[in-house]
Amino acid sequence: MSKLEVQNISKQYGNKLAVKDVSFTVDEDELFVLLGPSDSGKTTILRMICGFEQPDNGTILLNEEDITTKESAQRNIAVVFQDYGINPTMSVYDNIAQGLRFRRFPKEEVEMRVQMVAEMLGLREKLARQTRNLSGGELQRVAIGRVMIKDADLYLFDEPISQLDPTTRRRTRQEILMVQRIKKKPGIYITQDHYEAFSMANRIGVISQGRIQQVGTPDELVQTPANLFVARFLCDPPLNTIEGYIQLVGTRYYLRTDSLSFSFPPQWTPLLSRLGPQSKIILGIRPNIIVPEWSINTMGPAPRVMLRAQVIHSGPMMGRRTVLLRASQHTEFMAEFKDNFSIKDGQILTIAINPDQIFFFHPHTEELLNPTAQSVFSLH
Ligand SMILES: Nc1ncnc2c1ncn2[C@@H]1O[C@H](COP(=O)(O)OP(=O)(O)OP(=O)(O)O)[C@@H](O)[C@H]1O
Repeated sequence: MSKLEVQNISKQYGNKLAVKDVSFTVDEDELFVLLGPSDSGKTTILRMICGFEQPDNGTILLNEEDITTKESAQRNIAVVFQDYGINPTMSVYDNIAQGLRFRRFPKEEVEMRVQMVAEMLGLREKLARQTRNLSGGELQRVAIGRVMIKDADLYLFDEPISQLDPTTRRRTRQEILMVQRIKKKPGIYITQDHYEAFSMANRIGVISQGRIQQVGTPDELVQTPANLFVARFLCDPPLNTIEGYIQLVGTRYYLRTDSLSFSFPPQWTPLLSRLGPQSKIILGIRPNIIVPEWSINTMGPAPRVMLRAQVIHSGPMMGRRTVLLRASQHTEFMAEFKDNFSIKDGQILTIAINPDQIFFFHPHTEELLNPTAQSVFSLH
């Protein structure tokens, strides 16, 4: 069974710690997405896996073999890089065939495989063309063809579709998933775009400043982000973050902000007493958990806090509506309503928020504090 195991790898360039103590595994048949902003260390990790860079520390195992110091040519890994790595002086056919010729495959087999890959990628008519005459989308498919033709132990894709238009992106994503299904080998896909990550990944590793922040399925990351960075990075429209204070009244803990106030259920008591009364806490409120007055009945028996807010601005967004609301002099919320009710700037609305769905983060470490992901408030 094919498996990639990356164990505690780090890489420093001068003063810059590009990758810090990164570990993850990718199973056979799994597409693992490394998701993070620019400069977070994604490409450096991939370059260490392919052998173009040596990690300062740590180990890389492929199929249980330690490949950390192995020459890149000795690693059976197929890669699509950001700049495609296509030779512009060669034809589409020769570019796709190159990897097999390099490994001295018989001519007939090369011919058969190139034809098969070209058929799958819709490149049959283009095989004789010089690659310098191709569009961005076609070049991309040639790059995928070059990877697809190989029988590698691992497939790597470094932001392969960032330059393409939305339609070609969708198509190319499907082609990459097809490679993955056919090859049944571990794959790593790098992107900065969380929509892309969610549409492709079995699991995602979110990375920032060279460190893996969290590894999980798309659902796990959205439902239980490990920290404020992950919650923010995956939220669009942006996550509302507001500061609150914990207050102890008798034996009961309360949350107070300048617009919200509610009591914590007993499950929170041990954690809140460790933080201490009067401590700060950061609330993360996703725009889509804010419920407008005309939909509050859809919340059923769920717990809720209600407040009044003024519409500052609203605008349609792909069948939904984003609304900027002012709940107090210092607190504005971005809300996202499903229903396309007419809303006027300046209008006063009642809104409801289910506190079960609010994220609470530590004021210094910014780690998620919620004791369990769901339903602590509803037990209250
Ligand atoms: N060979 C190098 N020499 C010096 N610094 C480097 C080198 N390679 C990468 N870096 C630095 O390491 C950091 C991480 O770079 P890396 O390319 O891995 O990030 P990335 O997440 O892939 O970014 P992007 O999404 O923009 O491609 C950056 O600050 C980069 O400047």
